[in-house]
Amino acid sequence: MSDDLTIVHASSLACIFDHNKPRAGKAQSELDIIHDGGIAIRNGKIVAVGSTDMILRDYSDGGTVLDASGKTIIPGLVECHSHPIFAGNRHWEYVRRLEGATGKEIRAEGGGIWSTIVNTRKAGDDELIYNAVRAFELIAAGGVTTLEVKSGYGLDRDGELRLLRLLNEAAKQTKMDIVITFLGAHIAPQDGRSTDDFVLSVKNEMIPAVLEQNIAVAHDLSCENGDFSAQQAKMLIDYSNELGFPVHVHADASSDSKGWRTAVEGGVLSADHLTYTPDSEIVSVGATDTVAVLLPVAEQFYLDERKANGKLFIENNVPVAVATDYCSSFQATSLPLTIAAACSWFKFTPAQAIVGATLNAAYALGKNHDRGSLDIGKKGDLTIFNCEHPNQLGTSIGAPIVDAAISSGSVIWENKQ
Ligand SMILES: N=CN[C@@H](CCC(=O)O)C(=O)O
Repeated sequence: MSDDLTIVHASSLACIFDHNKPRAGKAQSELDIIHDGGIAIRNGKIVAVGSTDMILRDYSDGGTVLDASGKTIIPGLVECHSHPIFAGNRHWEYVRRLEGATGKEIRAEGGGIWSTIVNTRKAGDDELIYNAVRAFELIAAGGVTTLEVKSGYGLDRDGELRLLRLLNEAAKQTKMDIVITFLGAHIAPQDGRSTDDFVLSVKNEMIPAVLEQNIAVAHDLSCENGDFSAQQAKMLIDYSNELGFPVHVHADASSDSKGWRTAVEGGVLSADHLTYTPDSEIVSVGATDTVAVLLPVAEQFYLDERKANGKLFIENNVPVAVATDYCSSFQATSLPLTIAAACSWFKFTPAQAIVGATLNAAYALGKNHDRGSLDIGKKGDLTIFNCEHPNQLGTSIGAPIVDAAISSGSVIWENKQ
């Protein structure tokens, strides 16, 4: 397969040019669309973007030439929040929640994240790798070119190191770029260990081992009432910052836990969920480069009483990303569907949601230097859709409109229908 590729006659080429900052405020609504656009990729990198006439004039030398008439091209989709390595299935919990059961009642009935941890510990390596690779295949079918994956269902030193090792193995079985995150302080242990002892073990045992083995590129933790307090989260963030280990925070997912403020004050890459972050906190924390990663499908699935105030984050010049949150509770694999859901759920424009699944998601992963936009010099990562305008990503709800995903100029997934 060639990594020299020339594409012409794209009905819409949404470039989302990078300006060395994640897109926030009004800028999140701009896609820098070129109609009848073309793009040239040489040696896996973007060398030219512009009108079809210009591309045909200057780049008709060699490589594959693709006619994208009737299609929309955007930067390769970046899925920035997923938990794909676990065993067991908790579909019955959804039924119980629909019947009105609370999280506490479901945990008393043997469910909740702890039950996934128990099942994951019991599962063999092959089963866990198989489950992760199967998730990768389904997520790739949504046109994703970069996928972030978290550990987090081990909840002790050996369990977490094992899941990270297996994620590294699984990553060899997909053409997507896999970005591996160590999720240590995921939930409070339910086996008698105190959260203080557990946080110390994340700090003193797990982080040093993860770094020594070089098996993850970032560190994630939960700042959530009932799991880890803002003080405990701050201690882990500060320690990671000292070591130069980039941080993500699961914040305010089920209650106002001061997670958004703690994440922003810690200067982390992203704070994720933010369902219960109060409006007053969004306004008083104000503009930041920490990306707010919102999970519209998760909020719908959890039947939350609230939703993240996505528009208020944008109005306050916070860069917003959107992601599926594929996890043990529910297996949302489609980032295009998540884009459409972000429009109806948060009242985002398609442009705001698309920036959230490309450039801002790349910033959320600290990967903006080489992906997330169609700037010259970045990787030739593109997602091509069978529709003429990017607005149709908001209206083609659940439709299989992904035509192809291209990574460094090579097709890594295509719709064979
Ligand atoms: N604390 C949050 N945890 C994850 C996974 C949830 C699950 O496995 O049920 C999340 O939704 O981001």
